[in-house]
Amino acid sequence: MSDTVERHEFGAEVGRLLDLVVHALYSDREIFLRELVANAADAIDRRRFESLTEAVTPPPADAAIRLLPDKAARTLTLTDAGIGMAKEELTKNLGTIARSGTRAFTQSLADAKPGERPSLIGQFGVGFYSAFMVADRVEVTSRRAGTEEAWTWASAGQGDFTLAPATREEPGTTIVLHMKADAEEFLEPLRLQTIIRKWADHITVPITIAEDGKDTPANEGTALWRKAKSEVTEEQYADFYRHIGHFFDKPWATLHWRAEGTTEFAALLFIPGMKPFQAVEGERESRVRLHVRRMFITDEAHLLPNWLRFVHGVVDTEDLPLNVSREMLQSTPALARIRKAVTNRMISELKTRAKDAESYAGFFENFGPILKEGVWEDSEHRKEIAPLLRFKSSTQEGWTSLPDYVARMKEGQAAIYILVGDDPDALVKSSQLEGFAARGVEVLLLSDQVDSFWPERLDSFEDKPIRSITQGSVDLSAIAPAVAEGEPPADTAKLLPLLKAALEAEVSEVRTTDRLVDSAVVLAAPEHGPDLQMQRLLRRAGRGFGAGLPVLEVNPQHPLIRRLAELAEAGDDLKAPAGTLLDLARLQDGDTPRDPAGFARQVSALLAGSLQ
Ligand SMILES: Nc1ncnc2c1ncn2[C@@H]1O[C@H](COP(=O)(O)OP(=O)(O)OP(=O)(O)O)[C@@H](O)[C@H]1O
Repeated sequence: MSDTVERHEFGAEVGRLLDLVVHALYSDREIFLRELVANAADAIDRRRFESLTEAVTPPPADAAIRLLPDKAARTLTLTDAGIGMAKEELTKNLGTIARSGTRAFTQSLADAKPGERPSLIGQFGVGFYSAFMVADRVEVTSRRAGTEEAWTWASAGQGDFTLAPATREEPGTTIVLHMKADAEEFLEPLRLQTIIRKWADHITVPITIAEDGKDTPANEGTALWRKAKSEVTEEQYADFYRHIGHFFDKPWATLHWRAEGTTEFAALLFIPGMKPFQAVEGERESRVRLHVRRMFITDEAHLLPNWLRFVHGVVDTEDLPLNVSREMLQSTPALARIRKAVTNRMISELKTRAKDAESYAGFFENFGPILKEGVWEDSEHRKEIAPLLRFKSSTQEGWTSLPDYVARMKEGQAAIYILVGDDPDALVKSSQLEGFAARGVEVLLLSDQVDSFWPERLDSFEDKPIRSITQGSVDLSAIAPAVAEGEPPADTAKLLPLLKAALEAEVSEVRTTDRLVDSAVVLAAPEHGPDLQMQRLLRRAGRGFGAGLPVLEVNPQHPLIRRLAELAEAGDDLKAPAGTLLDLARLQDGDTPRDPAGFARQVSALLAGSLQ
């Protein structure tokens, strides 16, 4: 080996990953071609885009991805005139794992059904390594556009790779796969053709296969979204969807239309039928691709608001120049019009689809929490999103909506009531609901992270205020309970000030409530400021101070409160029971007692007494 050759170890992660990819996906080996071709097409797109603003020459007008199978040498060579990679990029892109760790990949692979596995490769950005499913040695010679140097990266996919200086006439990348003995099928032009047709037909860069010294086109290369709807089959739509979003199911919704008039564009958008894997959910921004006259420009044009980021697809317009710059992407009125049109179209599609309750429920389970973010952050569309939300409810099976809730509201019911918490199962059983249940008043049960935020922004729906039932005092007196109230309530005139005095540092107020039936006590947040769940979130974030002390509400019908009221009348010291009451109220909401060990001792002693 000459002394200009550098040897590098793969990161430990890459080593293991290679092993995984090669073995777990053996039955889908042909996807290596999809991955390499997709990378080449991306590289050509990137070079075109960079040439607009950087000192980079654009790709040649006839830029193609060339496949050259050579049976005698048992090699398959892929060449592109794309952006290329500099030395450090070769090391970084092909020697480490950028987007996510092996652990996340392994886990998802283990969880995935066999049919889902191939798409994982793409989702985790490890597509390049799939080359080692078919090759026992891979050489990548690349020259970064805008530079003169070329380097060859080479590896047998086993622990290390080498980097050596090379020459390349033009910018771009050449990948030579030294095929494994059992992978010779991928040197057959016909086989390659079939794979391209299956996986890469919609790639708009021409793909050619060299045979007998002549390049034959392998992909149709027409932009699907530019065709008339009647010319596209459902299968073609689904293939394209799987390609752009790395999905493996069918889209839940396919929207394909042309806008004409002041704004001209073609759009092909999909709402996925599945949630992306956890590890790739982090993206906050819409990645809908912007094309100008078929040419891919960028997937960072924010064509849809963040709360519609689950939508994938392409918008292709005539209204922008091909050399659109990044600054223009921010400010051009044409793009603002497109955004508006596309967003409105998505909203009306969701409205229509919401009429099919069962199908919409599936969608909402996947993307409901993202939709809710729109109520929080998008004042322009807040009011339109609200009726598209679905909720669990204290009185209804399955999902319900705000309009349906309002239609069911009781005579005299002042507000839309919500209860927010972490655990949907615990919410159903919450003691906070008792008084509402007794009066047949419905409460919406919310358990997504965002549920602590958006209701405040929406404030009301159809003029009915939205109220968290853990905040302030809830007045249910205008609604008669379903069962008669029985005995008159205990006289708490002496009890309340005693409890307040005993809990001075821990509660802001002690008062009676009509929201309880079976429980003796409950906590509420003060009238103004965050509700109980919000306080919990703030505490977890280490920002619990200033939220205000909670209010302890007691049920004057409960035997325990009756007894305490009698003791208060008799002048007993209620310090200890007051503390226990507060702990009980905390426990009911899933919080821990202030002194869990002390509380447990106290309850044990009580139990021992009552079991004698
Ligand atoms: N032909 C190529 N030209 C230029 N850069 C390339 C080429 N092939 C790969 N790369 C670079 O190597 C990186 C890693 O490629 P890999 O296929 O493993 O993941 P990815 O392309 O990022 O993810 P995905 O497979 O989901 O598209 C790419 O992001 C790209 O920067």
